[in-house]
Amino acid sequence: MPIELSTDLPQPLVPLAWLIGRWEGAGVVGYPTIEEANFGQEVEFSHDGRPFLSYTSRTWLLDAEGAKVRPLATETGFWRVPGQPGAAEGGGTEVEFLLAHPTGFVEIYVGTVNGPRIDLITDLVARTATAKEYTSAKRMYGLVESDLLWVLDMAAMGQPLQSHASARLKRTS
Ligand code: HEM
Repeated sequence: MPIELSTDLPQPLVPLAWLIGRWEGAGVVGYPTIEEANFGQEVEFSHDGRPFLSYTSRTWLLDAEGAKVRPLATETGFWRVPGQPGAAEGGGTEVEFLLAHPTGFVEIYVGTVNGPRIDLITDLVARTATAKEYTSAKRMYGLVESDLLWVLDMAAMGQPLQSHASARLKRTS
């Protein structure tokens, strides 16, 4: 008998269902220590029937005409729902987001999904001996007019927590 693989959405993931799929769009990156730039981004959230989402993001520097110049930040990780959907304060759902970066960081975010909005803060950041000084971050993801908007504030290079990147993405599947 072949093993039947279920790809039904596990019940704990229902509050995150709106993320699932592929997204593509553009954003802006900046920080007091770097030059502002425009980037393109492709993001995928997927699941295989188990109660977590897999996540990947790739970005590219864009020139003034919007053409890809070279790869920028890429990150990959997993979204988990540790508790009962709707059990967090205000009827939200607790989420955990584990993330790895080729720039020498791994991080764990904790936060809440409330309808079309997710708020996250870093609970833990670790970095390799050669990575830049990055200590904490805050992220927000939101579904706005069917687009995925996200913003990232970070504390790094001796600077207080402040905006580093944001983007607006359209669903491609
Ligand atoms: C879409 C997301 C992101 C984009 C497009 C992006 C892009 C950039 C660019 C272009 C720079 C300046 C040049 C360079 O060092 O490569 C930079 C610097 C930096 N980024 Fe990001 N980044 C993103 C996300 C992140 C995340 C998630 C973190 C932390 C985990 C991070 C941490 C840093 C740090 C620490 C610097 C160094 C700043 C400095 O050297 O003064 N970035 N980023």
